[in-house]
Amino acid sequence: MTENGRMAAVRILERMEKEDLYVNRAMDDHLHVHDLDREDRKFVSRLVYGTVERMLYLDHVLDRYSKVPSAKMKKVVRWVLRTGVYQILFMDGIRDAAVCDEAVKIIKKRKMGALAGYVNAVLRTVAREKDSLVHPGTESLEELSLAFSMPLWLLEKLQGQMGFEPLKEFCLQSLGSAPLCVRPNLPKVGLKELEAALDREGVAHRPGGLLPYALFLDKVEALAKLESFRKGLFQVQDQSSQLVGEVVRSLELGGSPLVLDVCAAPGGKSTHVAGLLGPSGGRVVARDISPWKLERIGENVERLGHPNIRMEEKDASRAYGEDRESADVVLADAPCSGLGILRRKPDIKYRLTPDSLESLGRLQKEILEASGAAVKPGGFLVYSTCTVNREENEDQVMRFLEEHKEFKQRPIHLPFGALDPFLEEGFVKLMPKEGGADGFFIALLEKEKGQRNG
Ligand SMILES: C[S@@+](CC[C@H](N)C(=O)[O-])C[C@H]1O[C@@H](n2cnc3c(N)ncnc32)[C@H](O)[C@@H]1O
Repeated sequence: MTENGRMAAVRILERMEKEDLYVNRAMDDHLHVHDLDREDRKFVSRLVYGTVERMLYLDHVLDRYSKVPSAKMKKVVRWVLRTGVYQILFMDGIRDAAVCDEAVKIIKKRKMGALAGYVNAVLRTVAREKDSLVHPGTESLEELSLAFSMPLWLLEKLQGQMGFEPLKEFCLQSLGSAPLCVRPNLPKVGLKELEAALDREGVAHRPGGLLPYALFLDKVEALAKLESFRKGLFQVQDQSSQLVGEVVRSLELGGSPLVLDVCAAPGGKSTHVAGLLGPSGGRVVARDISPWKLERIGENVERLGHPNIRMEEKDASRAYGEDRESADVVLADAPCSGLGILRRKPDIKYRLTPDSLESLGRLQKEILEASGAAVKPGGFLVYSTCTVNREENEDQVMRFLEEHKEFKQRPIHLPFGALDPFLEEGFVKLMPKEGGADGFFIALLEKEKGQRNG
């Protein structure tokens, strides 16, 4: 592998840390500006995501073999060493000597030649000792923390909610890459036509497994270059998130319903629901608090072509007078800790803190309050998150029901047998699955007819 790829990985990780960017954002920005060839792109992506995913363990190894503790290292040196150790311990088909040589070259290029001997010595020791490196076990929370690079406080919290064995499975399934999942843009195109279009473009695809029309695409390099994408034949959306659209469909809303999606960007669920309703079957109002994220909805709506979606920049935690009891369905796809999508955003686990979880909880509560007020009597509130944290899911919903007697939980029934194992206590609850869907939660609440809220 070329030095270019390794240098690129170090630059992306440095920028992520310096500018406090999500790893996927730092990665996308870099690839937008630097034209890496296909092989380099694959290598850089694996190295960047893998290094972040395993960061706590990599630092543990560094602390064992370096005289300078990882916490005290210069940032760039730490990224060079972390990426080096990741390649030595977790990537096949790369010669350890090449890893050490290339790391030294990067250090020299970054005008830190005085540290070249030190970097070389640490990496060569790791390479020499790697077979005798004791891999952490998975029998205690401390071991899980090292084995899966998960902060201990988070594991303690989750163990209290789900128990040790399910937690271990969750950690295991949260590693690696998540498949690229898409759905046909109904009613513009059906599954068969989409499959035929992908075949013509040479894009390998296979069934997603949970929903009859969800497809996994394999080895797509540049999505935006595909004609089928540009023509709006499909939308990228994980199957777990597609289930929200199916929950809305299961309500069999008659007439011309209004669906209010209060946290809508980039528009995955709004566009799905708009397609399921059809152009003359109802309207979707897609809102978000972030103007630049609203632009993402706009791009998707334009590409997919949904005349029945209107966009609005609004705060979902505020109850607007004009919204009161106006919507047949309110979708509250709340901002959350994202623990169900660690494979896509592995840095989430290091960003979360007990305080940030608490403030997310407050925001979710406010969003539920305002969303509930906007539901018509006899209408529905769909609350969803992409996390597995009970406090943001069941606990939020149960507290809302306790405080709002005009709402009742309505058990979710979907016509797809593959989903039965994920329906628990009437909720949809998915854990992330290797080669499969993201972790996700959906609750469906119904407002009594003729009751007025608050
Ligand atoms: C989980 S994402 C929504 C994903 C979207 N429903 C989809 O399927 O594509 C949560 C969204 O909530 C937005 N958000 C955060 N706080 C908000 C608030 N107070 N009001 C409205 N939107 C908010 C974020 O900008 C983000 O786009």
